Amino acid sequence: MTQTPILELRKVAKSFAKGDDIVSRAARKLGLLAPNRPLHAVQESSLQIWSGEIVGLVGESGCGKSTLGRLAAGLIRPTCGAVLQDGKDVSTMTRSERRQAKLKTQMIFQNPYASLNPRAKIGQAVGEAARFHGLLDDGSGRTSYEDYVESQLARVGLDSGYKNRFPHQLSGGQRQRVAIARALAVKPHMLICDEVVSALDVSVQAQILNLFIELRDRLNLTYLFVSHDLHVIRYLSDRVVVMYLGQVVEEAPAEQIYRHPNHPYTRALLAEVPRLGEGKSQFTAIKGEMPSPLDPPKGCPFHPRCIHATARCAVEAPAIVEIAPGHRSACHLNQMSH
Ligand SMILES: Nc1ncnc2c1ncn2[C@@H]1O[C@H](COP(=O)(O)OP(=O)(O)OP(=O)(O)O)[C@@H](O)[C@H]1O
Repeated sequence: MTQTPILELRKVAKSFAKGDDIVSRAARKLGLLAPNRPLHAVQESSLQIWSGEIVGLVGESGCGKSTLGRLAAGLIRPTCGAVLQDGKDVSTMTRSERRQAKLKTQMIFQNPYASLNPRAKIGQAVGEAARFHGLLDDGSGRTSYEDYVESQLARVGLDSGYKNRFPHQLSGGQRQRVAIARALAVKPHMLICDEVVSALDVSVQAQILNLFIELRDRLNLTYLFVSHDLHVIRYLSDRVVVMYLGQVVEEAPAEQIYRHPNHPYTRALLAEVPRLGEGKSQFTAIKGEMPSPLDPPKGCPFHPRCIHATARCAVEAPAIVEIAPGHRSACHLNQMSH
């Protein structure tokens, strides 16, 4: 493990202005609409990712996983806090440094069909960005565009014939392989994968997950793997980060979190996971609803749904603290038991 994390989010927060379009603004001026309130998608969260790790990010729908992923990928800027790549604050980088930083961290999404141009052949989709950035060299001395595209496709298990096909001629799994090839074509160090197997059949999911593991080993990649599926996260991750209502509430090495979950939210989440073969592999919602990020509760974000909540939990937000080596949790109960 190197001294400096490959990626660090330092107390980042991201708020979105709801209804910031021209009609809403006019309606608000006329008093026809309530004042604009920010939606707190991510609240003061920190995360360090070390080279070669696979970090799984889990939590219920709407807890801010994708927003944290997009912040990490540099696709959106934090409202406050800092994003550091190899120890350097992205906001203080020069334009060319920032371009390099963006190339180093690539993001892959759930639906590759939406991010592939339906009129562009696969070969173009895979090689275009690499050609633009002058990266057409796979280390073998072959630098032709065709060769480069073919070697990128071969890496994800697609033969050269695919380069002349269009996205609609491919299956979901093949399209996801293309999305992986396209991301890797610009030689990133890190991939941020947002629900990348959620839309695939279970058998195809396993193939794609194994491909990710193989590529990590072969190319010494680092992953931030965002998923609501705890089976996927367990299968893949070295370390797991749990988010609730815009905040990181627990993080630990994967086996530690699955065997000894600490935070009441993590425990509830794991208790709800149906075992494989017993139906859906996704968890259902925990009792009660997650509060709105437009109006997050005071104190611990989980206290309105927590069976262990005390009066303190309703007024004071617990800090995330180390409770065992590499295991951090944000719960007042830990301080009481010490
Ligand atoms: N561009 C945006 N504008 C306004 N609100 C947004 C935007 N992006 C996300 N949000 C809101 O931020 C909150 C967190 O969303 P986010 O997509 O990060 O959560 P998530 O955990 O990834 O959920 P899901 O798995 O359902 O995508 C949600 O309430 C969402 O509606």
